[in-house]
Amino acid sequence: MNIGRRRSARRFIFFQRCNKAQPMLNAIKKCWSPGVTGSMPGQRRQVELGNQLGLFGALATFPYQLFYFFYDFDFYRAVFIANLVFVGAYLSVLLLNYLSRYSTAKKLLLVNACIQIFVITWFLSAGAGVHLFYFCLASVLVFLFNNLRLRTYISLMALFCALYVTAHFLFSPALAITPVPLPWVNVMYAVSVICVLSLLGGLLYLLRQQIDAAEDELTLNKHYFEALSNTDALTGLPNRRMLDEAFEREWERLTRQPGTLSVIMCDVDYFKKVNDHYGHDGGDRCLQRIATALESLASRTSDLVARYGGEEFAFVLPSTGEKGARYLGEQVCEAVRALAIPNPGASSGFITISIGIASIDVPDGGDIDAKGSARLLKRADEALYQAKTNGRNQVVFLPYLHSYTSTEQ
Ligand SMILES: Nc1nc2c(ncn2[C@@H]2O[C@H](COP(=O)(O)OP(=O)(O)OP(=O)(O)O)[C@@H](O)[C@H]2O)c(=O)[nH]1
Repeated sequence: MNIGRRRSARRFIFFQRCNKAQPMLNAIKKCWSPGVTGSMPGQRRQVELGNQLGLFGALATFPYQLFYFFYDFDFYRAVFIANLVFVGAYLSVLLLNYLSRYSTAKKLLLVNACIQIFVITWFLSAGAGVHLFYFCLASVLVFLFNNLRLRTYISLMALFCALYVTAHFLFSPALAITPVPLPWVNVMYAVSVICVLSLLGGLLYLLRQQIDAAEDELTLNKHYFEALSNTDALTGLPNRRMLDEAFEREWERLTRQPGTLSVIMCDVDYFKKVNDHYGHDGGDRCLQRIATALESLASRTSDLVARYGGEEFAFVLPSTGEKGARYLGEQVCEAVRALAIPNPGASSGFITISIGIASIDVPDGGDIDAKGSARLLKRADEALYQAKTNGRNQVVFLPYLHSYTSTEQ
C-alpha cells in the first residue's frame, strides 16, 4: 500500500471514530464559530483560528486561577484580578469577530499576549515559566496576519524574542511580588510547558488539516478538469482527444500481444439539411439523441464511443474483428433509423447514418508498425467515403492494409 492510501485509510478510521463523537465535536466547533459565517471565504480560517487562540489563551489561564484562588486568595488577589482582565480581553476577541471587527480582534489578541508576558512575569517571576507560554502565544498569533511581508514577520519574531529575554532576566525569582512556593512553582512551570506544547501541537494539527483539505480540493479539481477536457460538451460522450488516446493505447497493446482491433466511423447523412430546416438548436438535439443511442450500443467495458467532430462519431473496439464490427455497424444504422428523426433532406424523410469500418487482426502479436495506427483510421475513413458514395445509410468494411502505396498516402 502506498503512503497516500495508508494515510487515507488512517483518516477514514479516524473519521469513523469521529462520527460517533460528532455531536460533541459539533458543540466544540460552535465555540469558535462567532464571526466565521459572516466573513469572506479567504478570511474564514483566520477568524476561526483567532477564536480558537482567544479561547485557548483564556482557558490556559484557568488552572493558574484555580491555584491563586484556593491556595491563598488574599496573597494572590492582584495577580488573580490582572488575569481576569486578560481573560476578559481574550474572550472579547470572539465578541469582536462576532461583530465583524476582525482586524481589531487580531490586534487585541496580540497586544494582550505581549502585555501579559510582562505583567504576569512581574507578579510571579521567571521561575514559574508563564513568560514562556505567553511568548509562544504571541509568536503563534503572528500567523493571523497572513498578508504581512517577510521582513515584518522577522522583525516581529525578533521583538518577541527580545521581550522573552527581557522578561526572563528582568524578573528573577528573588524579585517576585507574589512568589509561588515549592513545589507549586515547579508544577506551574510544568503546566506552562504543557500549554506551550499543546499550543504548538494544536497549531501544527490545524495546519496539517488545512494542507490535507487543500490537497483533496486540488485532486478533485484535477479530476474535474481531466473529465472536462476529455468530454464533448454537447453530447456528454468522450471527445476526439480521449478517443485518440484510447486508440493509441490499444494499438500499442497490439504491438506486444496478439489480438484484433476495429474502428467504426459514423457520419450522419444530409445533416446540413436538418440544421437548415430545424435550426442549429434542432440539429444539436438531434445529435444528442443519436449520441445516446450509440452510447447504449457500446456494451463492452473496453468499447469506446466518442464524438469525433461535427456530425461524426467513432467507435474503438478492442478484441473485435470484422464480424463483430460489421454486426455493431449494422446495429448503429438500425438504431439511428429507429429514432425516426425527420430529415427533409433524406429520400426516406428520416435521419440515417453511414458507417465505415476497418479492422486489423494480428495473430502473432508485435508484427505491426508501431506508427501504423493512423493507417487503420484512414482505412475506416475510406470505408465511410465509399458508404457515402454508394448511396449512404449503409455499412462498408475495409481490411487494414499493412502498407500504402505513395499515391494512397
Ligand atoms: N447543430 C449542429 N450542427 C453541426 C454541429 N457540428 C457540425 N454541424 C453541421 O453539420 C453539417 C455537416 O454538413 P456536411 O459536412 O455538408 O454533411 P452532411 O450535410 O451531413 O452531408 P453528408 O455527410 O454528405 O451526408 C454542417 O451544416 C455543420 O454546420 C453541431 O455541433 N451542431
